[in-house]
Amino acid sequence: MDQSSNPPMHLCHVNRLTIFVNRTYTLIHSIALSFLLYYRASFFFSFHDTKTPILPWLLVFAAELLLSFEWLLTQAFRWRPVSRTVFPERLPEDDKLPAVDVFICTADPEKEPPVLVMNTVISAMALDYPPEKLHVYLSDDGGADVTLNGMREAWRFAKWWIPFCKRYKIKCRSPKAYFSAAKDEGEDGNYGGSDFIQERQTVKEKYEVFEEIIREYTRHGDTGSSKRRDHSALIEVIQKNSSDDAFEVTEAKNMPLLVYVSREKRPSHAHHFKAGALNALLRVSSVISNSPFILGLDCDMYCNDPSSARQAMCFHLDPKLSPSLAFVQFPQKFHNTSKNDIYDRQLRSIFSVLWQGFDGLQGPGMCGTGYYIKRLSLYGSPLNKEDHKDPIELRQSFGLSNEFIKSLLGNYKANAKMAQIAETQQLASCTYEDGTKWGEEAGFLYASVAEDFFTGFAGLHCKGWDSVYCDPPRPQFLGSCTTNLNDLLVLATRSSSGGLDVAISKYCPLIYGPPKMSFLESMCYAYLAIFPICDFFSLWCFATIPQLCLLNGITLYPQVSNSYFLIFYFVFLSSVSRHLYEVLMTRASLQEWINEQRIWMMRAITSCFYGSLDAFMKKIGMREASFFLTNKVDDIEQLKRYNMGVFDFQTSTLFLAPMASLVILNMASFCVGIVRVIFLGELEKMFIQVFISFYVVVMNYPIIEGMLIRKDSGRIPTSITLLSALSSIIFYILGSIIFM
Ligand SMILES: O=c1ccn([C@@H]2O[C@H](COP(=O)(O)OP(=O)(O)O[C@H]3O[C@H](CO)[C@@H](O)[C@H](O)[C@H]3O)[C@@H](O)[C@H]2O)c(=O)[nH]1
Ligand SMILES: [Mn+2]
Repeated sequence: MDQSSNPPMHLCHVNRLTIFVNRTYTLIHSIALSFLLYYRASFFFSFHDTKTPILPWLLVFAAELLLSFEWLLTQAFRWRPVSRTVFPERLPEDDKLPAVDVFICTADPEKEPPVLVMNTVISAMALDYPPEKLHVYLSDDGGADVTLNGMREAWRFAKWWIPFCKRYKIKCRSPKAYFSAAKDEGEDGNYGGSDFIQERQTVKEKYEVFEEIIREYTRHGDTGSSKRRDHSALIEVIQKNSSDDAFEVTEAKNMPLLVYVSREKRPSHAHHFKAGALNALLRVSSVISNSPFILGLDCDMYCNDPSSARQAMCFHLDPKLSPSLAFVQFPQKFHNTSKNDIYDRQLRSIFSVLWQGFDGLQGPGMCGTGYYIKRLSLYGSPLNKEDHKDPIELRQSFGLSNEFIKSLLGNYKANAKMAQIAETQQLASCTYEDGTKWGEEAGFLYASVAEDFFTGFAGLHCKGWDSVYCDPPRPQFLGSCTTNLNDLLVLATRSSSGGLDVAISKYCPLIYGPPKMSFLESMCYAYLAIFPICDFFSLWCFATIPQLCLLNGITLYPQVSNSYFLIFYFVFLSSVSRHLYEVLMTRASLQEWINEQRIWMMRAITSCFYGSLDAFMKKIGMREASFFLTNKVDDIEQLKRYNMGVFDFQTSTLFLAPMASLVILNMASFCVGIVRVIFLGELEKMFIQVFISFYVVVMNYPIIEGMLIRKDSGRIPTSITLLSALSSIIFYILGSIIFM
């Protein structure tokens, strides 16, 4: 295709003003930071008879150093942010489009309700793409009958749903979301015509029946809790059966292929969580459809717009980009975030700031869901596609299946009938990967529980692949986010641990990355891997050391009249206003800024800490890797609170106690500080320390409210408040003895 004569299928916009603002800010802020660090360091070289003990000084210095380092890494994201526009109408004819396999993963029908999973499956089947080129696979790690039966029902319902969506150009392709949207929510398919109204009613009734059948299976069927870790492989192509008489052969042609895959799992074998499931899907699909592109979706993330495949092809089919392009990433957005998003679940900073910045370098990291990836990229580097064709070598890397090896060699005729043969079952067995490179060099990689992050980094970008980020105005995919504090903290602990798995391995981005990718890209990855350590260490220090010193009458910061005071003042204001600026520039509110600051503190103190601990314990062999599934069933009470903007503190003591203890310590030091200011006239000396306590207390007001004011079941239990008060007293006594 001669690109010069065709209009481009996509455009990349570089906002020069943003780049100028960002780089100027980086320069000015880093000068201020250098002065601040100089002030700290000079303490050790001056011989004035200061009464300040060394240990606390050292600790805040270390915290400031780490936080400055983290800040420096994040500047890579601000270096060259870009945004993109696509023109799917300029794509070649349908018969020239490449085939797409959709991979959806589910693992547990109790935590991931089958109705929700099936809606994702149906929405993927209804993508606007030639149906003979679309193949939808569901990986069921739970091996549950209800999921398999659900798939059969989903296929039956899709016969009604897909033609309806196509005829009336319905945008939201998840039937549940479509039928439950408020009438005034948009014109999605609302043509007002009587045909439309009638057909909509028919399909709605079919949907209700479908949902009822699934619920019935869930109530009475086997949810397979006993089988979750122990079941054999089962692969089934879902198709017409005798009860579907009315279904014409021609109609079948309008339906994409639907395949259920439950890989074999045995307690004696490591199954590597989602990455393991995806690798099994890669192999099984390679003999059934072997599409060159794959859409990866989590089971709770439905297609909110049918055009994502075409949008992604605007990049994948661009001859300039495509040789090295591994994947197109869409943002993770959620249908259930509330306006006052107290748990910062919309991930604004990641998907409105960081990923744009990543995109201006070598491309964004992988997010585990909502990406269109080139199958080949998971098998090796873009450069040596042609070597590696030696079948013996291929068998060593990819295992012994001849069919699979043939699929790698080109001109392979994949076929749905392959689902029934023993070799395909073998591809989904738990021993297939023994002695191969699966999970180490091939497919999705196993070394971290954040398989998406690690595969994007070591498996793709480090091998020379690129990626692009596509964030069109209408969200292409919508997921359901966690709406309570407990799930948020559990999830953040897992992702902290996953990032650190990488940081403390031989793949540490700052060491492993630079020879293979641009330094700025490595900085982005380094930030994502090490921020848990930086955050937890520095925030624990900032929440305790200045306060302990204040309680003991020790000054840690320059006096108001000292010129270095201005430096500290500037650094604080500049960081805070920078954050506020970004929040407002991405059309979020002041409330969002407060929520993000608060959740950042809460996460740092708890999840980042436990996540780091977990990663280190795994490293020294004291713990096994684990993947806590997040719960996709909302508790009504908790959901109500989330929507009202009220924190729900029903979570583990391990999470609550540290947060509550630190807030109590800060309240105490603030009160003592005020007393010192009034009665001892220490405003000059102690201003910054009193201010820090004040800031912590104000930002964490919901915790105080949860301890002292609220009476509902979402409050912090009195026993935990007492425990926390006790531990802050012990901390104060011990701290005073050790540090002062
Ligand atoms: O053994 C497992 C565990 C999980 N999953 C699936 O993995 C997906 C993600 O699990 P979830 O509990 O929803 O985790 P999240 O924290 O929401 O997932 C984020 O983090 C994961 C790990 O980094 C990424 O894979 C996801 O795409 C990303 O959305 C779900 O579809 C699960 O069914 C499996 O298939 N097998
Ligand atoms: Mn999820």
